[in-house]
Amino acid sequence: YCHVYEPQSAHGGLAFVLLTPAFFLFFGHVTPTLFSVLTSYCYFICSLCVSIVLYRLSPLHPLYHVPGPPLWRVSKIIGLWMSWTGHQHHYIKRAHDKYGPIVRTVQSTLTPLYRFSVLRDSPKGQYYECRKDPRAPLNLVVLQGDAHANRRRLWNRGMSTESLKEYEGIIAKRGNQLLDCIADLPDLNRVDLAALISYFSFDFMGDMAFGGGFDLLANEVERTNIWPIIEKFAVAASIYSHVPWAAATLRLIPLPARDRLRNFGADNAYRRSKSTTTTKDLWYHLMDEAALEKQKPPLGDVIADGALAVVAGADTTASALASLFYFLLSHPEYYKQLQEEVDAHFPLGSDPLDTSSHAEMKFLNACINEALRLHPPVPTNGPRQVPAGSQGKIIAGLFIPEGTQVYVPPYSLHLDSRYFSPSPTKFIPERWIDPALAPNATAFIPFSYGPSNCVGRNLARQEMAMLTCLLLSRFEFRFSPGFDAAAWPMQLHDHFITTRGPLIVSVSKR
Ligand code: HEM
Repeated sequence: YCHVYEPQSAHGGLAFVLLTPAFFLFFGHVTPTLFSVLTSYCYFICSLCVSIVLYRLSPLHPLYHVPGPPLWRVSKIIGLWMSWTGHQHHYIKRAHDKYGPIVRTVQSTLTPLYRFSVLRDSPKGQYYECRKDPRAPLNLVVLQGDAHANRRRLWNRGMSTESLKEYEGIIAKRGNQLLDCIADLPDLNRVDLAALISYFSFDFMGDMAFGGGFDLLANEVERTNIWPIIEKFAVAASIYSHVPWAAATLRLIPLPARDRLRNFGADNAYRRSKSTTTTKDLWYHLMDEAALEKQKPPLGDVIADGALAVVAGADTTASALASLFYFLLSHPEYYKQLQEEVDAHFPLGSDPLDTSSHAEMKFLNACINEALRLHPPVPTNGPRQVPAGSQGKIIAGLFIPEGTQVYVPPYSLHLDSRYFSPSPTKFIPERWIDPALAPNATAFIPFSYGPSNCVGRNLARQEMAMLTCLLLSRFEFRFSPGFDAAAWPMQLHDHFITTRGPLIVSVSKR
C-alpha cells in the first residue's frame, strides 16, 4: 500500500479558485460581522475539503491509475479508523481479493509480487516519523542510512549465534517461573494462556534489555498497573502513525500513564547502567561493553534501543506463541504429533530447555512456521517510501511517484493461494516438510525482508521453541469447556504489532 502525500499546492490552488468569490462577497462589499467572518471560514474549510476530495478522486492524482476502493482514496481518516478497529489486515486482504496484487489504500498501493525490490531498496516511509520522540534519542527502528547500519551492527552482535547461546539461561529462568506460576494457579480449568505467555515474554525482554525490571509473572500489581498502559500505547502509536502531523501535537498533551511508563523504563535503564553484572544480555551488546567499537554508544541511545527491544520483541513473540498454541489446541492430531516429537527428544529426566536438538525437530519448526504464516504478529508491516527527489518507481508494472509509501503486508501475502497451496487459510504444518506441498518460501515474510528486517528473528524462534517444548513436556492443555475457540482469531488486533484476546485453557500436569 502506498500512502501518498499529495502536493498541497493542488488543494490550495483549487481552494483559492473556490474561495475567491467568497472573499469578495464577504470582505469586498460588506462590513465584516462575526456572522460573515464565521461564514467565510466555513466556506473556506468546506472548499478546501471538497477540493481535496475531488483532487484525490480525480485523474490529476498521481495514483489515479492504481485500483482500490474509492472511499479509501478520500481520506486518511479511513486508515485511522481501520487501525482503531484492529482489523486493518482483514480490510486490506479483502481489497486485494477484489482489486488484485496492487491496491491503492487510504492513499495507496500494495505489491506482494514485487516485495523484494520494495523492502530491500527503499528507505522507511514517513509513517515512522511520528515514532520519533523529539525529546528522546532515536532508536534503531526510526534510523535511516548509515546511522541505521552503524546501530544495527551492535544489534547484530547481540543476536549472533554465540549471543543467543548466552540468552538460553535467561529464557530458562523465566520459563521455569512460568511453570511455577501455572502450577500455583487456584483454578487450572480456566487459565488465560495468552496472558501468561505475554507476561513471560515481557519479563524476559525486560531481563534482556535492562537486566530485569518487569515482573509480571510474579507481581499482580504490575499486571494491573503497567500491562494495560503498554497495550494502550501500542494502539495509540498505530493510530497516530497515520497522521504524522498530529503526532507532534499529541505528544504535548500531558499523559500521566505515558510518563509513568517512561519513568519505569528510565529507572530500569539507570539501574542496569550502574549494575556490575557479568551477564552478557542484550544491554551488554548495545552498550558495547566488550569495547569492540571505536566509540562507546551514548547511554541515551542504548536506553532508547532497550525500550525498543521490549516493544518490538515482547508482544510479537507472545502473539506468535499464543497463535501456535491456539492452532495446536484446535488440531488435537497435530498437538499429539508435536507432543510425541517433544517426548522423543526430551524423555523423562532430560531438560526440555536444551536447544541442541531444536534444528532436528522438523515438526516443531513446521508448526512454528505455519503459525507465523497464518497469524503474522506484524500483519501489515511498516511501509517503505519511494524516495523523495527520485524519478519514482515502476512497481507491479505501474508507475509509482516519489513520496509514495508502499506496504507489503504479510497477512495478505501469506494467505495468497499463488504462494501457499493447497488450502492457504488452513493450518497444515506438513507444507513445510513434504516437498509435494512445499510453499513458495520467498513469500513467507513474517520478519519482513531487506536491511531493516527483524533483527531479533532468531531469538524469537529460539524463545518459541524452548517455551513450546517446556510447556508441552510438563503440562497437558485443552480448550476450556465453553471457550469460543472459533472467535479467537478475530480478537487478534492489528495495531502494527498484534494484541490478543484471552486464550482460555484447562491445564493438567503430565
Ligand atoms: C515472532 C516474533 C517477531 C516477529 C514476527 C517480528 C517481526 C518484525 C518485523 C516484521 C519487523 C520489521 C518492521 C518494520 O519494517 O518496520 C521487525 C523489526 C524489528 N524487530 Fe522484530 N519480530 C519478532 C521478534 C523480535 C524480537 C524477539 C526482537 C528482539 C529484541 C525484535 C526486534 C526487532 C527490531 C529491533 C526491529 C527493527 C529492525 C530495524 O529497523 O533494523 N523482534 N520485527
